[in-house]
Amino acid sequence: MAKELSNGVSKPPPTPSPLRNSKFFQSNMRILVTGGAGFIGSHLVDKLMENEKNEVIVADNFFTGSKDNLRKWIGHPRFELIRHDVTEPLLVEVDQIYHLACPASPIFYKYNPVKTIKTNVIGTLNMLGLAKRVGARILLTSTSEVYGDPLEHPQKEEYWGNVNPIGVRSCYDEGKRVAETLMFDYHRQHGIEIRIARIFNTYGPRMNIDDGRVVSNFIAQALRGEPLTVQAPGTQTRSFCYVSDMVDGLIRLMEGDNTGPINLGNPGEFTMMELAEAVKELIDPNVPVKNVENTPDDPRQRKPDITKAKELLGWEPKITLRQGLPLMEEDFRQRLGVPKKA
Ligand SMILES: NC(=O)c1ccc[n+]([C@@H]2O[C@H](COP(=O)([O-])OP(=O)(O)OC[C@H]3O[C@@H](n4cnc5c(N)ncnc54)[C@H](O)[C@@H]3O)[C@@H](O)[C@H]2O)c1
Ligand SMILES: O=C(O)[C@H]1O[C@H](OP(=O)(O)OP(=O)(O)OC[C@H]2O[C@@H](n3ccc(=O)[nH]c3=O)[C@H](O)[C@@H]2O)[C@H](O)[C@@H](O)[C@@H]1O
Repeated sequence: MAKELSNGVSKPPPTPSPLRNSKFFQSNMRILVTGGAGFIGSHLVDKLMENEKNEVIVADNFFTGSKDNLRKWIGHPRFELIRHDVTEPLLVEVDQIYHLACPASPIFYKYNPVKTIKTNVIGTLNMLGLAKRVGARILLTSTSEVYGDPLEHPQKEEYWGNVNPIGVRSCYDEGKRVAETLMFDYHRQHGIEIRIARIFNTYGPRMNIDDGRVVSNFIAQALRGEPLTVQAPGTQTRSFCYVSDMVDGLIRLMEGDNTGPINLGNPGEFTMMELAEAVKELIDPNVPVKNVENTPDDPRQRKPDITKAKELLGWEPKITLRQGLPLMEEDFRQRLGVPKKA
């Protein structure tokens, strides 16, 4: 309706932007992804952006992530990228928060352990404060590392873990345990809608070439013709989940009715020697394996019990390690400039 000004002249209503009727402005869900420039975060953003009703805001300090991972969305009307460190407060009006910001590879999270703790504790507090202020639902990407060097196998969500509180990994695993505690305290005390995913080792295209995690290390080493560095004893196990399965699980958890914590991972379990053999077989059977020293507190075994994810989210991974490794090989070949021999 026209508004009457003090001089008696009627002012016409503001002309709506010509973009107002564009499909881009019919968004009904504004979503913040912290750590969205990283490996899992950027795949999650790709999936969220497929839905034309979503507007996505990424907040990232680019410690381990990069703008390159999001280059196809930069400039898109439903996408915004903010250089922001989650240890500082952030105010944005959003409906959902996927809180991923945290270095995930042991070499990066141990590089500045105090900063890792601050990211997990102060960063999560800040995001919970934001969720409380704007009434958003918040999902935390916790980790299987909350089980430490587990004495129960496979790991169920009810297991409280076996974690060294003063070790070199504690900034990460204890940091995530406090982050989980904060999530539940905000939920109980302030009624915040929370979701907690306990992610088990996830791999796929777009991992940093020099990320330091085992799958990316072995693939890059095999393509460069360098020995695969198996850390002692080599019999330790991990269960590897392909990134598209992980993203599917995270979205189901966010959209569903369960707070969690819920394990998300692929129960297929491999020793590091078996993984090295699988990579050799795929890329170069002649590449040698080199046994190297391990780092302190490395968990000896890890395998998710995903009964809850199956029952509550109707989720289970679809891509086996043998199917996922070649997809990652292809991406690493492109980025390293090593074409496949005919
Ligand atoms: N990939 C896995 O196997 C795995 C397993 C368990 C849990 N997780 C969790 O999933 C999340 C994503 O892991 P990823 O593998 O994609 O790692 P990643 O290192 O590729 O991504 C982390 C992102 O967070 C950003 N970041 C770090 N500190 C920040 C800060 N203080 N403020 C703002 N941004 C910050 C980084 O720049 C990066 O973009 C992490 O929370 C990690 O703990 C991952
Ligand atoms: O899934 C999880 O919860 C956690 O898993 C990983 O931690 P980690 O299992 O230690 O991952 P890697 O660094 O990839 O190591 C896996 C195993 O491979 C071994 N390794 C690693 C690198 C290498 O070159 N060679 C090698 O044998 C390590 O000793 C370890 O036993 C991730 O880095 C964490 O972010 C994540 O939270």
